[in-house]
Amino acid sequence: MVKYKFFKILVFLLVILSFSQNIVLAQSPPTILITYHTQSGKTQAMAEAVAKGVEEVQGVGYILKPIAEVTEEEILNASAIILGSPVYNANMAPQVQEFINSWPFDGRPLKGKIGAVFVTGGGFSIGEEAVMFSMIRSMMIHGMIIVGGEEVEAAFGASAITGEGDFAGKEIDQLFLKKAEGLGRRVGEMVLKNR
Ligand SMILES: Cc1cc2nc3c(=O)[nH]c(=O)nc-3n(C[C@H](O)[C@H](O)[C@H](O)COP(=O)(O)O)c2cc1C
Repeated sequence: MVKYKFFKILVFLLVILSFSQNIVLAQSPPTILITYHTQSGKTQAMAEAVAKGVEEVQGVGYILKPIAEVTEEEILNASAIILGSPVYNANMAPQVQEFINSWPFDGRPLKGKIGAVFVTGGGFSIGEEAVMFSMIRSMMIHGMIIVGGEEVEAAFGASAITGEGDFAGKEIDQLFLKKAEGLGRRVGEMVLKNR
């Protein structure tokens, strides 16, 4: 009799436990890691616009932070990584390269995650596209699925010019922020499709 009661309590506890786990699972949306390096704030402004785009997609969460603060757990738990860099002498910032080099590779745990990029460069066609492809290439080494922006003007990701002509000495132009928002929105949508 005592054994039977104990068994009933055990079953009851197991049911409660599985219910609460399901609730936790159902409540945790896929997370997009939006991360960047910045020296003078331009790439951060683009990252914030990317986050704005992600916010428009229901059922997706995000983490927005500089690469220096990202943990390995955040990389592994993310469904997508949207990575931003300024252009330095037609290359990504060395801090971004170091960050990518720190990603876990054994067993290719990043395989199948979505990857996307954004950059800011001082001038037109003096490195921004080369840097986007450099980051995309590294993501592909990890087996990530690359997603570009919404419009053809952001086909490889979102880029902003910050130092040439009318764009010099100002906040980032809306034209570029819109591309970043579109990138965030598209990655959000793709994360839900890729579930
Ligand atoms: C050392 C250095 C090298 C740079 N080289 C380039 C370059 O090759 N091409 C370019 O378009 N911009 C270049 N820039 C400009 C930056 O990419 C641009 O100002 C960028 O928006 C800075 O981003 P941040 O404000 O996020 O630091 C360079 C800037 C620095 C400091």
